[in-house]
Amino acid sequence: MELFGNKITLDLPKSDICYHPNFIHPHKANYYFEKLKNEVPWQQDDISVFGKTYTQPRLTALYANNDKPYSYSNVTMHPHLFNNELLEIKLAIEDLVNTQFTTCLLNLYRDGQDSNGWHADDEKELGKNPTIASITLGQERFFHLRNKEDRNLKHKLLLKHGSLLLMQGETQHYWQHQIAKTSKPIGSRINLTFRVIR
Ligand SMILES: O=C(O)CCC(=O)C(=O)O
Ligand SMILES: [Fe+2]
Repeated sequence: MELFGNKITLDLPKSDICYHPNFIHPHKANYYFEKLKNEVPWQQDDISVFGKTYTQPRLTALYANNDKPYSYSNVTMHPHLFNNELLEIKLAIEDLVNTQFTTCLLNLYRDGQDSNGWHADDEKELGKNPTIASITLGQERFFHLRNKEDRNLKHKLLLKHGSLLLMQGETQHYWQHQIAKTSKPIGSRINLTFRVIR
């Protein structure tokens, strides 16, 4: 899939993060964006964090090749079976990384007021050093990283339409990430995070 690819490795301690800005051709990425935006049964769940309940500031959906549920922040999601588009993208990523993904968590950020707060993808179903493959379709947004021990150690990168971000190794032990809100008038973004759920 990566026709005009290049790869950027982030130089951050105790992490293994690389970015492929041109992973999916823009025309193909437009097609995936429209198809998924219109056909995925997007849901908006209530989550609880430190005993307080909030409505999630984005829409989500879970897809998988099995029926194992995935739980985080007191939400349990039950997967739909992978559709053709997600299977195609999954195979393209698997050409690049030596991982067979079981599951994809989809996020739809409708505008700049939708967001995803600081967290690490460290649920125990993901195993010890999870490989997380994250695709961006539509509106580009900044992806912020901060070190768990030294919060002044930060980095941000703009995730482009059709890009792939890979987080591997011990990244989730030492780093958190977020998609922050912005007051700019911006369009919608779909994020696909492929994972292995055991
Ligand atoms: O939207 C993104 O790029 C990040 C999504 C994310 O961190 C997650 O779903 O765990
Ligand atoms: Fe995450």
